Amino acid sequence: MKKVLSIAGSDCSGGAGIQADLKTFSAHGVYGMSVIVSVVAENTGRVIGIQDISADMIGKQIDAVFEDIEVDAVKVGMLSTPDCMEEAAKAIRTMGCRAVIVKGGHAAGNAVDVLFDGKEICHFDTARIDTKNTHGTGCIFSSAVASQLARGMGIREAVQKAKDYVTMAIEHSLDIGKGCGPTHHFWHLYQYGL
Ligand SMILES: Nc1ncnc2c1ncn2[C@@H]1O[C@H](COP(=O)(O)OP(=O)(O)OP(=O)(O)O)[C@@H](O)[C@H]1O
Ligand SMILES: Cc1ncc(CO)c(N)n1
Repeated sequence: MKKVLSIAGSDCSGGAGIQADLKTFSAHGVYGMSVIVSVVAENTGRVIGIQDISADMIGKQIDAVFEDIEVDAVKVGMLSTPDCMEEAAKAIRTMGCRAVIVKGGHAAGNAVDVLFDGKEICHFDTARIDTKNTHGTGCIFSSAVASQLARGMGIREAVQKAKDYVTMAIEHSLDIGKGCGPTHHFWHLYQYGL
């Protein structure tokens, strides 16, 4: 089984952050792991507080994973301190950034995402789903891309499949909480069984 790590914040309400990433990994049949960089007290309506985990402890979590397990893909989510952001920016540059996706979930009109793979621009265009329940869509989309890359897919196919997955999850989103509710990671599984 491919192994995918999320380095991100914890969303106690379960719709975004580490919780959304692990659900997305599970839905893609990859083995999910998590390094928690901050604990966020949040729900579908508001963020109440953020407590950052120390850089030392973040480093220890990363070492614990990498000294033991071969990691096939890493997804980086919310980084709440400038230090963390700087470290991530440096690491991403050193690794050589080969492709960039710009997401259009908050724009007007269709939900259009744009991929540049270093050679060509590619648009991923779906009708906008009329719902307020889009909590965590960014986390889900990026975790789905990471899962598909870990499974050996090329970047374009990985993004297309991730787009299909997040669109499905939004289509069947859950009316949980009083604000912007979460999406349905496992609709296919619950519909059609194992
Ligand atoms: N209402 C919608 N209908 C269809 N697709 C959507 C909708 N909202 C977001 N998406 C899609 O969800 C994915 C995530 O994009 P989005 O722009 O929401 O990311 P984000 O801003 O990082 O998310 P977040 O708000 O969780 O931080 C993209 O593929 C986007 O096109
Ligand atoms: C922990 C966390 N990460 C990311 C997001 C963005 O959806 C969120 N709301 N919470």
